[in-house]
Amino acid sequence: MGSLSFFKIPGEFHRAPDPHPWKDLDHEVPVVDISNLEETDSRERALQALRDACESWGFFQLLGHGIPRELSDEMMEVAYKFFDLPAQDKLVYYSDNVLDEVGFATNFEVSKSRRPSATWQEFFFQMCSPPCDPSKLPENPASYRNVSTSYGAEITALARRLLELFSESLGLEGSELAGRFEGELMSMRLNHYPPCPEPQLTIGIQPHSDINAFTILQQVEGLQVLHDGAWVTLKPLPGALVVNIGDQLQVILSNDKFKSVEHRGVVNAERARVSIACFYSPGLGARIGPIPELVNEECPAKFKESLYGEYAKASLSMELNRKSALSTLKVDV
Ligand SMILES: O=C(O)CCC(=O)C(=O)O
Ligand SMILES: [Fe+2]
Repeated sequence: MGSLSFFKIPGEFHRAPDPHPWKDLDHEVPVVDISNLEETDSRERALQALRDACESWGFFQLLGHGIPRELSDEMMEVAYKFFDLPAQDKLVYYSDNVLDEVGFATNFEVSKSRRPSATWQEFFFQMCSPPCDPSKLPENPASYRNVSTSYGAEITALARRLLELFSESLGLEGSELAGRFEGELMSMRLNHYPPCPEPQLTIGIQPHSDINAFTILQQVEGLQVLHDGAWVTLKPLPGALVVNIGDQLQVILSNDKFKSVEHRGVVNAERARVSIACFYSPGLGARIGPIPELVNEECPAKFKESLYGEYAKASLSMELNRKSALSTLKVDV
């Protein structure tokens, strides 16, 4: 802990009390391996594992995803190097609108009263699909532009494969979803959580569900998932990516079968933590609502139709708080 333990963090960083206990040991987040989908048996097994994971946890660790390990490692490395730059070099990219092509921010939600307390975090974001203008990306570290552009393209290709598998795992045609993702968007957010002298008093990112369709995350330990009423710390497997269901897959694809689950990021006193979250969603003009094939008398539509852009703007203007945005689309019963 070193000299950090002498410092106290300012009161605005103190997080609100949380009713859920931590459970580090009892639960394992599911693992899904998609390395061998050509063989019928292993495809069936993978699809079943995928469906079970999406219905019960809303989170899984993905193996056999095909993203080269060196590229993932390089992406992490350029992210750490960027966050190591002096504040004035990062603030050149400052933006308070996460729908911008590129931006850097730290606690801007506090100033907009979107959060009850400040979070122990700064972040950089960029569009990967459609790709942002590379000249808007950091020049330092020198390989940032190339590495982040390649990583974004690989992750977008993986997202399209996953979309097919999600569709099949629900008994639909693999291509069923692609048509609903007109104008697809992939944005990448690098989260940086510096070491904190009083980690238990604050939070890196507040409990929330992701508003997009699904998220592909590379991270070191610190992510917690709400499962059976407790916060479960996800222990990353070597080479695995974490995938989580967002609000759009809960609503659009599955009429509430898949779960967009709350998660949060905790901080620690020893070392800086970085996570790389890639958010896949339909275009802002896409119509969202339960897929007709999954609506019937036994399972009536549980959500109203909307446009993704309307949903995104409404959610971003409310406090980042648990699943408050999704409840606005719930059909009253
Ligand atoms: O830092 C993490 O592991 C999670 C980040 C996250 O949930 C997000 O950016 O939406
Ligand atoms: Fe998230």
